[in-house]
Amino acid sequence: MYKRVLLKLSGEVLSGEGEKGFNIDKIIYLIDELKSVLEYGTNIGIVIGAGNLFRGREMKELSPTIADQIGMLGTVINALYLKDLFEKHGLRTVVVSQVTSLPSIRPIHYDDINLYFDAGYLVIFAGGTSNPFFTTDTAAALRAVEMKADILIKGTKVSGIFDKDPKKYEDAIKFDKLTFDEAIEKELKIMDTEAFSICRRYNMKILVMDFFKKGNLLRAIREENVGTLVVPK
Ligand SMILES: Nc1ncnc2c1ncn2[C@@H]1O[C@H](COP(=O)(O)OP(=O)(O)O)[C@@H](O)[C@H]1O
Ligand SMILES: O=c1ccn([C@@H]2O[C@H](COP(=O)(O)OP(=O)(O)O)[C@@H](O)[C@H]2O)c(=O)[nH]1
Repeated sequence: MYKRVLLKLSGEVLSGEGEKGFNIDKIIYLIDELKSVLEYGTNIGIVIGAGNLFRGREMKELSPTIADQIGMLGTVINALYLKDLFEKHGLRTVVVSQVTSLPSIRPIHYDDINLYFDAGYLVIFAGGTSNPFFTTDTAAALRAVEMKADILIKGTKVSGIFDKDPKKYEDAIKFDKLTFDEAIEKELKIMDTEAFSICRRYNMKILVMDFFKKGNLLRAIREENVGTLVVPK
């Protein structure tokens, strides 16, 4: 069973696939999934996306740097929204970020992150990498390495990594396991090359799995066969 996990969640986990904003039923679902693993004492850090609010690349009327800053602020909005609802449902949560100074957000300090985990807090990393031109997948890779996670789990709307986008091609074939070299060479667009390459450099395993299937998070953390695992060799 994994003891320390970085969970990357697409913004659409908060809204529902193809939807915008927040869907409270989806958030209650997320809370239940998290509770089922927290009772085993697993430390969980979350990197949240912002696809339910803003994606830089979708705001074509704006300059890319401004659009991406708005996207990063979207992750901060999501983090604060989650923190409040998590706490109302009994999950102690701290939001850390370097991109903005607000009374409910703390700066990222490695020593403090260990203290938060030791005290049983969930840690939400908001603000992506703090830089435009990146995505929250790359932020997840960085934070997973920084927090010395056992694994980076990407919870998304597809059941794993396929040889091509399964939302576009019905005959796409799922991989059970891949190496980082294969994932990068095959240009499988489930995650950015930057994210794969950081994980390859620091031997950070990645699991991509369907977050909308009930019980999958616990199965993943128990190291059961779910989704697609990306490993060094
Ligand atoms: N080779 C692939 N295997 C699995 N999913 C893929 C692949 N290529 C592209 N995708 C797409 O990646 C998306 C998942 O990435 P995610 O970051 O959660 O969503 P988004 O980038 O839409 O916010 C899925 O919608 C899926 O259609
Ligand atoms: O390090 C980062 C992370 C995110 N973003 C911006 O924030 C948006 C939301 O992140 P992402 O697309 O990764 O969210 P997801 O698709 O996972 O919900 C991106 O489109 C970018 O515009 C950015 O500029 N730098």
